[in-house]
Amino acid sequence: MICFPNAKINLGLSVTEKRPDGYHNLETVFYPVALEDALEINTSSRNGEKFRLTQYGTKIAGNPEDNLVIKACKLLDNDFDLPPLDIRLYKHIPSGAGLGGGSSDAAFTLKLLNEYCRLHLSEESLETYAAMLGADCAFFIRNRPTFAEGIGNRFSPVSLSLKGYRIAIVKPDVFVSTREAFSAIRPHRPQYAVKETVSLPVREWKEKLVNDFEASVFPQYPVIGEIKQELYRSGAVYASMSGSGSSVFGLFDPEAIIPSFSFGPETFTFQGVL
Ligand SMILES: C[C@](O)(CO)[C@H](O)COP(=O)(O)OP(=O)(O)OC[C@H]1O[C@@H](n2ccc(N)nc2=O)[C@H](O)[C@@H]1O
Ligand SMILES: Nc1ncnc2c1ncn2[C@@H]1O[C@H](COP(=O)(O)OP(=O)(O)OP(=O)(O)O)[C@@H](O)[C@H]1O
Repeated sequence: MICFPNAKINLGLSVTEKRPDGYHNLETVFYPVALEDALEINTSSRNGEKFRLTQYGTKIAGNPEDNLVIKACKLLDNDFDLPPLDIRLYKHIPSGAGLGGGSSDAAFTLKLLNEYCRLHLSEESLETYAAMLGADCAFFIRNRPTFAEGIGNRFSPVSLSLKGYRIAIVKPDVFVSTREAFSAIRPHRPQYAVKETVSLPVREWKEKLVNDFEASVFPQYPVIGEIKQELYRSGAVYASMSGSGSSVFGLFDPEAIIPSFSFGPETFTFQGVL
């Protein structure tokens, strides 16, 4: 059985306070984007390790044992004793990009296992499991435009449709650690609340919808800020870094023609329609 875990972008991101547990409270809107990995599971008849993951496509830093796909399998295996599985993951979503690629793989693994192994878990229950794997994993269970607060895991729906808008995503060859990006921020209440700002027309977002990580990440990695400027020069109605970086997205009007960007051979680019 196969599925296609998609990426997300953050529309605005305010880091409002540091919590006693070291995490940060934030406010953001998650929006799904059709930039996808592919994830396949099959029952395995081989002996040895119960879950075998083979990775294709873009490299992921770290040990395969730490892959969130395996963590998701083990989490459900604790409660449901799953059969041995062969898993294939084709990575297309760059990691360390603020696009939630790892979180999406984790959430889609839970959804795929639920269906494949007929576990009959509700969406609420899948969200609870997903939240154990990462702060923003649970978003990918319902995978619809969502206002998130708390550590990024308390959700309410937003009535926002960007249907028809074109999107460009550019990620330079820079890896931003989410943990380090949080530690460089001075939390504060935003001047304009994210939830209210996204209800304004997109062309009014530029001055009001802010990603707090930009202020600390751009000085450290100037290329990310340059990409944002280039997206605006190319006609984006709104451009922003996503999550803690290093990717930047631009939203373009439905009839816009987006030029191809050349930020060097190691730069990842994606263009699609929302
Ligand atoms: C910044 C965002 O990309 C916005 O969408 C996400 O909140 C990040 O979520 P994520 O990648 O799932 O993050 P996790 O893997 O859970 O956390 C990585 C690290 O970031 C820090 N972290 C994360 C989320 C949060 N609300 N406060 C934090 O301080 C913690 O040090 C944590 O150890
Ligand atoms: N299936 C996976 N795909 C990508 N990264 C994974 C995966 N499993 C574990 N990881 C680890 O997660 C980290 C990055 O994950 P991810 O791609 O979700 O980050 P991100 O783009 O910064 O997203 P986010 O918006 O959630 O911060 C890397 O350190 C990587 O080793």
